[in-house]
Amino acid sequence: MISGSGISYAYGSHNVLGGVDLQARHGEVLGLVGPNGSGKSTLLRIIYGSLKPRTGTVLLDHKELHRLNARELARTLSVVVQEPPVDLPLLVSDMVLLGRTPHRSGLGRPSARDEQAAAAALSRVGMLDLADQSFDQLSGGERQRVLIARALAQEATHMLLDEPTNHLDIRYQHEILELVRDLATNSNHAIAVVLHDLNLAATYCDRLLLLDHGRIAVAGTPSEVLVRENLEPVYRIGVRRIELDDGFQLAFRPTAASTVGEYAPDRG
Ligand SMILES: Nc1ncnc2c1ncn2[C@@H]1O[C@H](COP(=O)(O)OP(=O)(O)OP(=O)(O)O)[C@@H](O)[C@H]1O
Repeated sequence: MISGSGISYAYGSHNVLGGVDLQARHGEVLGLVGPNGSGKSTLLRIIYGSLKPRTGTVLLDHKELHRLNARELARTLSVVVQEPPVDLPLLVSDMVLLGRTPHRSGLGRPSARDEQAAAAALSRVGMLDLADQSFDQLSGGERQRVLIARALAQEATHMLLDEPTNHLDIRYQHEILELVRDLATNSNHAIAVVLHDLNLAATYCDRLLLLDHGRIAVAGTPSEVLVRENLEPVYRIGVRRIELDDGFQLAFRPTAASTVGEYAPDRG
């Protein structure tokens, strides 16, 4: 389980998180949603230990994050975040093999097991054919899929993803989130994912935290959180929810702040 309680953070004097609690249980995908600057990425950085919270604690399966050494942490938690370009001329296969580092004993050749895990991960994201290509010559979406493959090769039981569908075409947005869903449902992973697309969040997450100015505005199931009354004050945009046989979809209409609330189904 990924668990955070009372997490606060400030960049200098700029408070960006104030007392946030979260839990992603095994078998569950927790979605973090909210407007630009609401603190989603900062919260993820705290959960994977890249930032130290001002207050609060993070637990992974009841162990305090800061008590895990680097290898234990890497075996427990994989992270997919937007990364600056790498300067090293790495092949795609080498990039994915980096995910095996916490399972390897030294700098020697990767084992057959490592190679197998890396190839299986590349295959799962549809990138096996490009294994011998240079990573820095890939498109944005291809890189994203390779970084997800690297996280899969890590074989950790907990996963954090920051906007994993960024750069992906519509097919891969769904394929990658299907894969994330499958890791939770069938491999019992505990997963937290930042998503901007609320319709994807509705489709693939079990529970959502809607962040607003560093605080949780609403928490609950997608059906509970993604309602007009919650979304319009936070995003300042007209929202219409369309019920479908197997769920719902949201439609949005930019609107003057004064008219937010008027985009109701009965009013068009
Ligand atoms: N390194 C930093 N130094 C100073 N302020 C920062 C830094 N990183 C983020 N911030 C500020 O902290 C606030 C929260 O940023 P954060 O990136 O966590 O938001 P977010 O919800 O992930 O946003 P987005 O949806 O735009 O990615 C913003 O006001 C941002 O300007």
